[in-house]
Amino acid sequence: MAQINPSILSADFARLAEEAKAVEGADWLHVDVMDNHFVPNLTLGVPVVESLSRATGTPLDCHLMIEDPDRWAPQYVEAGAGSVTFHAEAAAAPVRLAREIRAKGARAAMALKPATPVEPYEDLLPELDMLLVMTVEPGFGGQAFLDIMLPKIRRTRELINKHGLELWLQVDGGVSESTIERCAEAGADVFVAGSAVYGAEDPAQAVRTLRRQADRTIASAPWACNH
Ligand SMILES: O=C(CO)[C@H](O)[C@H](O)COP(=O)(O)O
Repeated sequence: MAQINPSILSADFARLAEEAKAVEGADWLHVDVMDNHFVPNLTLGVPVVESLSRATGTPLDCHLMIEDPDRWAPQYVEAGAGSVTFHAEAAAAPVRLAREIRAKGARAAMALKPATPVEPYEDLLPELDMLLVMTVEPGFGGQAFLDIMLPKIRRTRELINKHGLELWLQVDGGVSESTIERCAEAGADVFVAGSAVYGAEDPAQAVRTLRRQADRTIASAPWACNH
């Protein structure tokens, strides 16, 4: 089954609680944390995640686009995040960090920027609950989907299946009605969508449409025969 995670980067930050309610029925709410160092943009931090976790019943999927995630990631678990994603390019000790996130009770995920290959991380995959393949350069919503990431999604899916892992494969950036099927066909099963959801007239309907498209594709995808 596909999971659709609306990204609040495209929501109205002055009305975050209402914007979270507008997508009830989504699997997770994707929270983009940016520090203006790891990426050239600044969004929100631990206090906002704490408030948001009280304001919505939808679990929070926090994507940390920050330096020094080894220090900060555990605080996002304590703030109420159900899943915490750190970047491979930023983590000093990714295995220790993933274990710490899990020990604190959240799902541990690692993200790869477009130029970061997955192969060097093959042995780490069992330590993770999800791998995020970025399909834009992180930092901003509303960018065009990078088709050149499709082979990396395929290779990641092959590694997951080769090792028989229960690892979710997330894609983030430019995911929309016109790109989600290509991502699902290549092997993704968790889809972050910002502008395609919050830019739609009916965000909850946009989530349902994306999920239907992805589910249909996954049902006939060769990679998913044992999924
Ligand atoms: O991580 C992100 C940007 O770094 C966002 O989650 C992503 O860009 C979502 O926005 P959109 O679906 O509009 O591309």
